[in-house]
Amino acid sequence: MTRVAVNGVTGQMGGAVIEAAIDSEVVVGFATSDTDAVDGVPVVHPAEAAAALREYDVDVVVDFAVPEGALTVAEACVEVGVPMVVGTTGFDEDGMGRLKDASEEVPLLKATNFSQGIQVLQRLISEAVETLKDYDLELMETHHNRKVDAPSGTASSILDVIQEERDVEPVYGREGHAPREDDEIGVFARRAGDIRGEHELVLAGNDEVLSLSHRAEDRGVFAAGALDAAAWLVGRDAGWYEFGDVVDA
Ligand SMILES: NC(=O)C1=CN([C@@H]2O[C@H](COP(=O)(O)OP(=O)(O)OC[C@H]3O[C@@H](n4cnc5c(N)ncnc54)[C@H](OP(=O)(O)O)[C@@H]3O)[C@@H](O)[C@H]2O)C=CC1
Ligand SMILES: O=C(O)C1=N[C@H](C(=O)O)C[C@H](O)C1
Repeated sequence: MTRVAVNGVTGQMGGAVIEAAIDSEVVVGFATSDTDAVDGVPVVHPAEAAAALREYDVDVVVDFAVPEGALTVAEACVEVGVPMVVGTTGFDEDGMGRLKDASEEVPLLKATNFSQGIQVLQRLISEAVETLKDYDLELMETHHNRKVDAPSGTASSILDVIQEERDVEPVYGREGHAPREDDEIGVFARRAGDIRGEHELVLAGNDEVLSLSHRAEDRGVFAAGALDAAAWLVGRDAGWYEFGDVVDA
């Protein structure tokens, strides 16, 4: 069985990964709060991650935490030579650069969304935006009220996909006198209740509206995808990998 360490083990996704681990074993977790164990999994401070990766003979790290915590653990992975799956979102340019540096030393797979449906959605969006060249585009995402980063990592990835096809300028919300420019895309983030994650792209023009959307119904979908990615990553060469590589395998 693949021996997994979970970064952010005390969080919502940390719990979902422990629950989803059937073909793999979560042997240790990292978190900053003063917790000894989660569901029988020992919890270690991220500052001690390198020692724990050795002590628990970890094959791969699965990370759902905060950017600074992910970067601390990525450095430990480099030190010990352990592959890492990064699910945390909200990295700035410097953080992304540090992850890229880590991927030169160990296999590192980063995805803003570990659901297979989002992979397909991104491909459909690419085709729709390429075909419906002059349709207006508006992007919406909705998440639970505890989410701290906005727009979601997935929405940012969808925007990247769109920008590969069309030169659009994101406008994050609108207020007051805000006439729409032809080359803009409105991006909207809603936060409410325990909504797991909804993303929708609307393409409108020529007296018709096309809506492409995805809704995650349980955090288990992300946990299962990340564990699939982890099993796939073990034994690979150092480098930067994406979830599409796993889905297409
Ligand atoms: N890629 C994907 O498919 C998905 C990505 N996500 C992303 O995963 C991340 C976590 O989401 P979620 O579980 O809902 O968030 P939570 O707030 O529930 O959990 C965050 C976890 O990070 C821990 N943490 C805080 N600081 C550090 C640190 N310095 N080092 C290590 N761990 C730390 C917290 O524990 P403590 O305070 O004890 O340290 C907590 O366990 C977010 O960025 C979210 O966007 C979420 C779902 C799917
Ligand atoms: O924080 C979440 O919950 C989620 N975060 C990811 C994101 O920012 O896109 C993925 C998913 O939508 C759930």
